[in-house]
Amino acid sequence: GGDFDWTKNEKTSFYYGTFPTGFSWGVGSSAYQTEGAWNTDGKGMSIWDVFAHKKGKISSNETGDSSCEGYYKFKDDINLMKEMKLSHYRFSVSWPRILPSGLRSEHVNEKGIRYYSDLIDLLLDSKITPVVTLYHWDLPQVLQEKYGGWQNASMVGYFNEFANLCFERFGNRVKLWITFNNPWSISVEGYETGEHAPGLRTRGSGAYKAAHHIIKAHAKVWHTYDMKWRSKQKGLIGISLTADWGEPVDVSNQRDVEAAERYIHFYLGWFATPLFHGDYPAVMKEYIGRKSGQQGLGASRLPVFSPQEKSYVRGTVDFLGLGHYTTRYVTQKNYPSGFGDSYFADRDLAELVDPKWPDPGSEWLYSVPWGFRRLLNFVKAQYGNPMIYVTENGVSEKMLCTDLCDDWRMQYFREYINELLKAVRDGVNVKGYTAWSLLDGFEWDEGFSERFGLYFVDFRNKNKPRFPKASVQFYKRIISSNGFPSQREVESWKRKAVETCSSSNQLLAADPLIGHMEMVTEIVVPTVCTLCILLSAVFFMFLLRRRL
Ligand SMILES: CCCCCCCCCCCCC/C=C/[C@@H](O)[C@@H](N)CO[C@@H]1O[C@H](CO)[C@@H](O)[C@H](O)[C@H]1O
Repeated sequence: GGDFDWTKNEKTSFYYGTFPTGFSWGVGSSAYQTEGAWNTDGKGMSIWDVFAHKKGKISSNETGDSSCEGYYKFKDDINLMKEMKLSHYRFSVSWPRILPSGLRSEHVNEKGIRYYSDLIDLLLDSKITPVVTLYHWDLPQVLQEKYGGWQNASMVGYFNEFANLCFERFGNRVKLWITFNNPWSISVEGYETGEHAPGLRTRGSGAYKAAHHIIKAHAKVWHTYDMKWRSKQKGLIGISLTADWGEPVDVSNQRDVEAAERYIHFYLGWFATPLFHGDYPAVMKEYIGRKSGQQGLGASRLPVFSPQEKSYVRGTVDFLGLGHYTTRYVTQKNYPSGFGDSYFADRDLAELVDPKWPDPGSEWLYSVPWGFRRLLNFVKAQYGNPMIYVTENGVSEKMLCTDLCDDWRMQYFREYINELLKAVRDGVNVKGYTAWSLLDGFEWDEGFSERFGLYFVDFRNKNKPRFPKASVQFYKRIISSNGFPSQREVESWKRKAVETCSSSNQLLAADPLIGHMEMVTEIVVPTVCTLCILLSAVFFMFLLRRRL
């Protein structure tokens, strides 16, 4: 690790080298985003089924009812993974698909169990390690209606029963388990802003309460596995935390430096600090406690762990799953107590972005590769260099035209994975990387308008055909080289990938399943693309005339 000093401001240099032997390369997906089959084979409703069916919640009122039809097409998808020579595949189990009412005591849906069992078997036959997320946001609706979902402490026990069933049925074959995906989003977007299911806006308290129960539920599942299954199954239990990096606007200004640290503690530390050290970050306790007092509350809005709970949650991470997409500049900003309760106001900071940062897709996602290395080193320093799997990293596109030549995604992967390589050289204990995502999918409140996939999915065609974007070829080369062997080689990758994508573009234009295609696809895709070209030409001429 002596080669690198991450505090040096070397934000642009590229490092040629490879990852340690045995480094794991994968792709990810989640049940609601890709499976479809929302009411098939005895599946119960999830909070996302219900939320997406309410008008006005999702862009263009889209739903995940059929999405990529992954439930029916998993064999095809595994073939795509085999072609990429992946070492692992991260997917999630839909809780209501196997427990329709959420409760094991009521009914176990054997058809749902069989689906995941077949998926796992085929992955193993294909030499791909399954990495299974137990909760990627699709809580059984019954549990939301009866108990208020993650607002209620009873969820800890119900989640444990569900996890225990998964260990019982799949644990002989699954060795890497992730309890929760991105609890920050579950808490903040589900219970603070209400942009995600269940769509609640219990500002300033609901998110903290949900997070508290999620942390306890994670710990309970870890203990269940440890006591009941570990000696037989020999697997590992982790959690996947997503976090941005926060960089001080002015590194010489102590208030900015502290604000940036607060940003990360309110994001990653909120969950990681209890699980590694047994309690919430001191800065969260201080800020939320002080503001609660100023608001005339008798107690902090941040729940408290009892001494027994502290020791119960501490040390319950066999590996840390880390999701990372982007970075923010952070500066100190006071929110007066009259501003009202809010997770965002509790932090006393403002987030800024550099307008020069590339921003190809989702509004919140700017490409800032150097932030990744800093975040990884932060984890190493704060939490005793735990074993890390990068469980999500990727970029979206928002385009009118269908373009499989995703130059910006290749650039994003090239630079982010290179920063990961530098972090590994810094001594950060990273065992694997998961590109997000295998397929374009249902992008939560954004519906299908943002595409994160390595494979393009034609959602207008009821057969949901998949088409490789150029980044498939590019990622394949990173995998087969286990990194970036030499400048000469890496420089040729993009060119070669682009050569293949223009033929895939033609394939897409003349969809091989054209017989089954809805007429609208045939008319709209070429028309929209032609229109794009025409409009760009008109705009270009307009600019030219103005200059002259
Ligand atoms: C007083 C000040 C008020 C400020 C209010 C600001 C409101 C901000 C709302 C927050 C929006 C944050 C959006 C970021 C989200 C990502 O961290 C999250 N999407 C990451 O989760 C994964 O994202 C993948 C791509 O979106 C997704 O496909 C995957 O399923 C997620 O696990």
